[in-house]
Amino acid sequence: MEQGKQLTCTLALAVFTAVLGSLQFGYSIGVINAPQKVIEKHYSRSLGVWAGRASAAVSVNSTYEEELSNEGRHPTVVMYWSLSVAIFSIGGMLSSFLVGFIADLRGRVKGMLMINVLAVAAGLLMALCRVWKPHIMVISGRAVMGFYCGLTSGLVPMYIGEIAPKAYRGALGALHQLAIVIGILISQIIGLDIILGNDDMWPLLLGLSGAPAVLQSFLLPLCPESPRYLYIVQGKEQEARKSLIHLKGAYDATPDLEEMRREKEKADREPRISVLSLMCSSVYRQQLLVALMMHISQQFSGINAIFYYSTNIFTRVGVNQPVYTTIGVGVVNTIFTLVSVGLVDKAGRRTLILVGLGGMCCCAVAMTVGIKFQGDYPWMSYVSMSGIFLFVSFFEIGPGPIPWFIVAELFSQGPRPAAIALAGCCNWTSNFFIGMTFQYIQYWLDCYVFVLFAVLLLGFTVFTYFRVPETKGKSFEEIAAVFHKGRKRLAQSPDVTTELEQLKNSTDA
Ligand SMILES: OC[C@H]1O[C@](O)(CO)[C@@H](O)[C@@H]1O
Repeated sequence: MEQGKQLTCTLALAVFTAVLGSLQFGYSIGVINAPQKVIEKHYSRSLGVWAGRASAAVSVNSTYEEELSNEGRHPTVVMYWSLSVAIFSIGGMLSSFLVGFIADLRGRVKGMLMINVLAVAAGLLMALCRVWKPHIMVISGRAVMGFYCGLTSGLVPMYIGEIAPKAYRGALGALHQLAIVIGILISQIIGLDIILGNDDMWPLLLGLSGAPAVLQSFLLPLCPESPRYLYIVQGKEQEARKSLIHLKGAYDATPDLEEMRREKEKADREPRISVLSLMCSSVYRQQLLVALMMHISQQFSGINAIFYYSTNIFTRVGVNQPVYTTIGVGVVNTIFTLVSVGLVDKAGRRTLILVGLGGMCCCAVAMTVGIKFQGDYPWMSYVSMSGIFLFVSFFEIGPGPIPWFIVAELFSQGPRPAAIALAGCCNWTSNFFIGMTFQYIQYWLDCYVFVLFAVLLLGFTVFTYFRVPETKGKSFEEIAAVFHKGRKRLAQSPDVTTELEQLKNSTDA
């Protein structure tokens, strides 16, 4: 293997350590699914409202409240439950704006280290939830954990993107998603009632979300700082060289440093751009549109409708042991993310996203047909089940992992932190929206709920086909040039020149 392109132990350690943050993100997404009934029961007790008591048969024209009552769920408990699920995303929405600030404050490594305080605090709040009102403790813990995950979901891809050799940038970048899905799977397994998802142990189950932060805090001091941060942001060339050699083994770092020097020159000419100026700028409009659409399509594909509410969905589809089927989804999810890690630097980002979104669209249609006709033809429940499994597989082929690292690829050093912050916020906002509304949408649209996602997915596929360029194997400079081509003509116009000047004068985010 060419010198400087090999995967060294230090690089492996750095990536492994970073993605421990992503593991917590995934764990926190999945942990809330399986023990829903157990936790709701404790909420009911603490709130002093009924639970687990089914009312008499409910008519076809029953109201939403009557349906809940039939399931033994009090509307107040449902409200607190929905909030416990969704507050996580509110935390993420708020903190994702701070990613650029934390990343540049003391560097990527120290940034990841500092924020671990949040993960540990969140874990403790949830583990000790019996001490006070469980619903308040859990909601607070989930909010803090969401805040932590909003930061980690920006810092981890940024750090990995900056330390990865160009040839493996996609595969290493996709490890962020791989760790997320492994986190989801672990939480699904230990969330089984025979392990921790029961009356006695559920606080520990929730509290464990903070555990990887402890391990990560021991390992981070062994990880080299990002050479790009050292050179481009701090201007420390010698330290950047040391970090490169540490990460890539003994090799001639001059070409890498030369590339960074050019990037630094460019970054110095276009000082860091604030979130606000990036939003208002026509100079970066195309890149920003692509970056945001990738994150919107990841969330509005409906993936979290499955992950947050799969137990519920499987019950509707007629599965007897929905919790085990949910674990099956977690396994398939992990396998296909691994497939994506293997493919992304060969097949390319664009192709995998197109295949993924298109495939998900077809699966959403299949799921709808299956759910609609399962009463008439029992075998239709197999159609819905296969639809769900394939839906998740297509998601992990492209729309799951790629948006996280492609944003760092689409922008040069100047606007990169602001772009990552905006894209992250967009992801979290969409995630919140789905988490908060899916139960209600499902109630209103009933068996047609996935038609909504099919239509959206079709739109996202068309958008990707026309607007998303391939970034595989290109340097950050070459990628920026793809977008610049279309702008060259515009750049000569006086309006754009003035805007570039204004951007230079804008303050940091
Ligand atoms: O694997 C599915 C999970 O992946 C994410 O989209 C993050 O990339 C989560 O929002 C989702 O729950």
